[in-house]
Order: sequence, then structure tokens, then C-alpha cells
Amino acid sequence: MSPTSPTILSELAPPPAAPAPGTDGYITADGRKIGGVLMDLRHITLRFGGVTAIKDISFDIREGEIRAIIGPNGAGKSSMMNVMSGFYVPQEGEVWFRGAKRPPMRPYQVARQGLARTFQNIALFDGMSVLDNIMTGRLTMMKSSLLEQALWWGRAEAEETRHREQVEKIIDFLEIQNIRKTPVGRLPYGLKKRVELARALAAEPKLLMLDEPMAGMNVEEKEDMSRFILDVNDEFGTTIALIEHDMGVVMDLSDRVVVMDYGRKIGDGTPDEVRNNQEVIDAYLGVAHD
Ligand SMILES: Nc1ncnc2c1ncn2[C@@H]1O[C@H](COP(=O)(O)OP(=O)(O)OP(=O)(O)O)[C@@H](O)[C@H]1O
Repeated sequence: MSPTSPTILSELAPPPAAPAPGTDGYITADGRKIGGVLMDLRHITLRFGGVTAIKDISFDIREGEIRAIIGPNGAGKSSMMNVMSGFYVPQEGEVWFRGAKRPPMRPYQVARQGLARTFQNIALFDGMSVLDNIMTGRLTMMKSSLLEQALWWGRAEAEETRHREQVEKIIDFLEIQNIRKTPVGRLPYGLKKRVELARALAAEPKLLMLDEPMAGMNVEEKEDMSRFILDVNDEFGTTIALIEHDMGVVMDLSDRVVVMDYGRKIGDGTPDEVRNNQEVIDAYLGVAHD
């Protein structure tokens, strides 16, 4: 591995113990409970050869929070999400999750710790039904052996029933009952994004990461997706980190916002604090948003 390239799919390592953090939380203006620190990113630096995508950035995400990462194109937002999801291991810095420092581990191991994500470009199986796509979200939770699954035997049968029940709940919650048998390739864009959200939720994550969940959507689809994000947070208590370019959506949904520019962090705070931060206005917002 080159010292100037991030480690991808790095060495297997046992997952650390995951005690819940004990720091104090707070109650939001709309009555939601925000808990202690769930993920803590400390002095993260990520380089691709000569390009420094992330320069010494630190921030945390609290339990129950909706946390946005914003910034202009190329600011390093997706790279940061890839560090959070374990896809890239940064050259410098530490990722702490549920009170423990995370050693280098494969993304599926990170997923087993309670992280799930959606992607900027939809990553679903077009030829498979909505239901089957969502079921793939539970793969990291399946415990029966391949033989048991092939023979539909013992544990496999009980497991499949339990997974199906959970998936059906999510289908109801996201109001996609009527398309559950439809191949994903036939769906309009907004619904595909909703199916991607459903698949991520199927993994029952503690931290759900959404990379541009509204990209390419019309106004109505954005309203629907905003409502679902709020409902997921409220109903399941899922902590949500999202990258989004639509400032109206970001300011409406988020409890706190991190602002990146050229790999640096130039702002971090509540939507009000961020939109009144002069460096953020100069670099990104241009004018303060109402
Ligand atoms: N795999 C890679 N190899 C080399 N350079 C990369 C790689 N991924 C990202 N970069 C570079 O790192 C910088 C940050 O890119 P990144 O995609 O994280 O930004 P972003 O804020 O998510 O941008 P956008 O809003 O356009 O998606 C850019 O200069 C980009 O060209």
C-alpha cells in the first residue's frame, strides 16, 4: 500500500466492544431527544496521491441527531462519508463509534456495527423486485449457513421469516406496498431512491448515512423524502448523517451542519449559526438563506 493512498478494504480486525457513550444530551426545540456522541471523527486527513481530499477535520455526531455535511463540489463530502462507512481508512486521524476507537476493518464489519448508507448514484439491482432488493439490506445480519439456506432448513427458515417480517414493516412505513413485486429497473427515479432508503433501513442501523438523498428529485419527491427522513429519525430513533446540496432541505431537516470547502472544515453548528457564518457565506452560500 502506498503511504499516500487511502487503505481500501483494509485488514480484517475484530470489532471493538461497543459501550454506549455516557455524555449528556439535550432536547431540541421540537422536543426530540439528542443523546451522547455516537460517532466522533478526530483530526481526519485523507489523501489521494497528491490530492488532499480531507485536511485535519474533526466533528461528532450525536445519538438521535440529523447531521448534515455540506460544501461545494469537490469539497470532500463523499470522501468523508467513505471514511465514516469504513470504505476508506484515512492516513491520519481516528474514527470513534459508540465510545470505542474503530480499528481498520472491512465495510461489511462496519455495517455489522450498525452503519448503513445510500449512495449518490443509486446502487440497486434493477432486475430484482423491490422486495428482494430490500431483503439484500439484511444480508449482513443473516446467521444461517449457505447449506441451511440452500435446503431451507432449521435456522434458515426461522431467520427468513423474521427478516421478511421486518422488511414488510419497512415497506409499510415507506408506503411502497403497491410496488413490492415490481422490478426496480421499471421504477421512476424518486421511488428508486425510496427503495434505496428502505434497503438501508432493513439493516436496522444506528447511524444511517445518506449521500445526496434528494439529488435529481422534483419538488414533490423532495417533500416526500424529507418527510420520510424525519419520520425514520422520529419513529426508529435512527441517527442520520446526510450530504445534500439543496440548502432549503438542509436547513429544514438538520440539527447541526458541518461545512467543508477544499477539504477543510469552515463551519460547524446549528443551521442558524452556519448561515450567519461569514466564511461559509463567502465560500459557499453566497448570500444568507432565509
Ligand atoms: N478515488 C479518488 N481518487 C483520486 N481523487 C479523488 C478520489 N475521490 C475523490 N477524489 C478527489 O478528492 C476531492 C474531494 O472529492 P469528493 O468527491 O469527496 O468531493 P464532494 O464534496 O463529495 O464533491 P461532489 O459534491 O461533487 O460530490 C476532489 O478533488 C476529488 O477529485
